[in-house]
Amino acid sequence: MVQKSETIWFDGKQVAWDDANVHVLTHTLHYGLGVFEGIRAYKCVDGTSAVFRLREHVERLFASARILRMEIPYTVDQLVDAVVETLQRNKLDEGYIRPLSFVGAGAMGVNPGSNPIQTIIATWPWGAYLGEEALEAGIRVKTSSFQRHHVNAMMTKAKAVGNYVNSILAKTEALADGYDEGLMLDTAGFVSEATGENIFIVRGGVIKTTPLTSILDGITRNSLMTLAGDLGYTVVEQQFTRDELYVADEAFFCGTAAEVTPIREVDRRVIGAGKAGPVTKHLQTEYFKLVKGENPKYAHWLHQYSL
Ligand SMILES: Cc1[nH+]cc(COP(=O)(O)O)c(CN[C@@H](CCC(=O)O)C(=O)O)c1O
Repeated sequence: MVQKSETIWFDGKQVAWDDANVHVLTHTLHYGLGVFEGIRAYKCVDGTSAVFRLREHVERLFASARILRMEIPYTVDQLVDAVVETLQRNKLDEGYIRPLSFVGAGAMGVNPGSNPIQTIIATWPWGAYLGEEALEAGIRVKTSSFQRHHVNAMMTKAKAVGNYVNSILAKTEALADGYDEGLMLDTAGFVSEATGENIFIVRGGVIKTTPLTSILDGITRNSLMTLAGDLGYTVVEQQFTRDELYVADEAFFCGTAAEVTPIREVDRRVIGAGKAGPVTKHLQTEYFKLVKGENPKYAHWLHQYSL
């Protein structure tokens, strides 16, 4: 159960958590046209807090809306300020932030027409997405029987509400089969991404990740590619297959919620030594340092605030 905060930003106002409700004929509830973000705020070593790459996340929300032809009636700056205001109002010096823009109630039928575009920003404490020990020991993954969306069926660069039915099918199948996460292949059979994460593999010292085809353009993926390059690693964006993953020295998922989660096994093949490898640990350690303001090289990624 999500841990409640005091208020939720709702169309420009701070509304009590339990009063932040919508009508059951809200269009998005029926037809899935909506866009959202997942963002994290971290306590920093200097005693302040920082939202990680806040502007990039809000810009992606607007990019998702553009893809889906939704007009969010705010500016990027207004929503950036609203996120900080909501964290401060809820006295969260760290936590998870969920902006969502959705099509409100009005006309029914597939055409969203002139139904209002509404926006909320919820914030709450959220620890390790796949469990604390997963960050250390790694997780067990199953290749899903569900493919990731065809790039001309669903718009995968949009973090769209309706895209996540595909993720739910893969996630619940993996859990039912005793795994921690499902990995989806694209419609050509190459590795795509997980239900809420991007994927990296390490082979012969080279770090490889899926190109921006059927996947969400992850901000954590982007950050880790920059970080790994700055640390001297060779990073390539290249299609790879499930059996290249099976013989990888290391593999890990990344995402705002998942952060950097090592993969220890895929389809009952142990990956590398069956635990977080040295490159994964190095990137995970450096990632957690930079999101908490310990690496001044990445200060521009931190939107600082105080309670
Ligand atoms: C499908 C998918 N792929 C990749 C990512 C990584 O993107 P980024 O966070 O920008 O690095 C996410 C984020 N998944 C969000 C939602 C998780 C949820 O269960 O809800 C998240 O990590 O916040 C995805 O949902």
